[in-house]
Amino acid sequence: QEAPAKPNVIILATGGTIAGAGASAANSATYTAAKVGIDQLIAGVPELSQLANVRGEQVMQIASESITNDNLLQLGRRVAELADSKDVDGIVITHGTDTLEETAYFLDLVEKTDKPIVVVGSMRPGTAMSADGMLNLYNAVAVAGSKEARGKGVLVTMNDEIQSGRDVSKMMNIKTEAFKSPWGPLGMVVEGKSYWFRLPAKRHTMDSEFDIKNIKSLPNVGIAYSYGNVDDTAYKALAQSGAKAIIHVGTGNGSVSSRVVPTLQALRKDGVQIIRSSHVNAGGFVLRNAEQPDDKNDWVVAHDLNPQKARILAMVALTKTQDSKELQRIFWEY
Ligand SMILES: NC(=O)C[C@H](N)C(=O)O
Repeated sequence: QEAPAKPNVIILATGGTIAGAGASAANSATYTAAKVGIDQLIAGVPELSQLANVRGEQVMQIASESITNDNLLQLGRRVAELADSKDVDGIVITHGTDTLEETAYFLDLVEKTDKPIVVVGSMRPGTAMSADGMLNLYNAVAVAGSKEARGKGVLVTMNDEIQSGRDVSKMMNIKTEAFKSPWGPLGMVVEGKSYWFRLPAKRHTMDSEFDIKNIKSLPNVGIAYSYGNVDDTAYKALAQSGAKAIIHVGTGNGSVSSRVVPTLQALRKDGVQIIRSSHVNAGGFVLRNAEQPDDKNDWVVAHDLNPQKARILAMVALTKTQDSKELQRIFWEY
């Protein structure tokens, strides 16, 4: 009897700590990210070949705090090309963890495919004791090569969990248990086998109205953070630098200080979209017309999206509409 054909999985490497190297095995937090090439990473996990026919491609080599909108578009276009190929069954993207949640959500919104796309990183460089990258990568390839992962949106495999790229966020920066979703993981990977427990409820990939093939550039969207004694300096500076939308990182329910309200009302009148999100760490939940009269001010709420994810959705949405009501519909649906 012939063994079943192995899936073809492409690993697109972008850098990050999973490709990092430190001076000694004791350096789990002090190291340089984005040092090791994809061929060396693959060679370091020979067990990958038991899961899939694996091929690597170095798309960029950066620490993810330095990723730009152009990098996102470049990666998104390459993912779309590969997803269209009949020789590709699944795609893994190795990525720094700092902005991994942004890239995963971006791809979830703009890739028109039901093939598995799995974004993965690590909290420790490969040179450290108890490095987590090898197992995270093994799990990512296992999920990307599995039929059950199809149609579930862009996924993230960190710390044995399968998370929705839409929901997941880096909540802790020193533990390997760094990535959490306010709504829980979708499943687990154990010894190369995935176990699923729930499905994403929001629109993504095949069901999304956005397509990377129609996006030529991304607009300037800025983020301004609120705190006690805040004033409007950051908001005005962002508008002056040409921001088409400002993500307001409010306290609690995306609240806005009385010292900032008049500026945000004036900026909206000048055409800048104002999107209220929350800086509550473990999951903000901003409701319309609660704390602030959004209908009257013509503002938008980000609902459960954290500020950095709200920036991604706003950029993608603004490539299609400038209408605040449409923008709000999009923020409810994605
Ligand atoms: N753990 C990591 O990957 C952090 C690194 N600064 C990065 O995002 O590239």
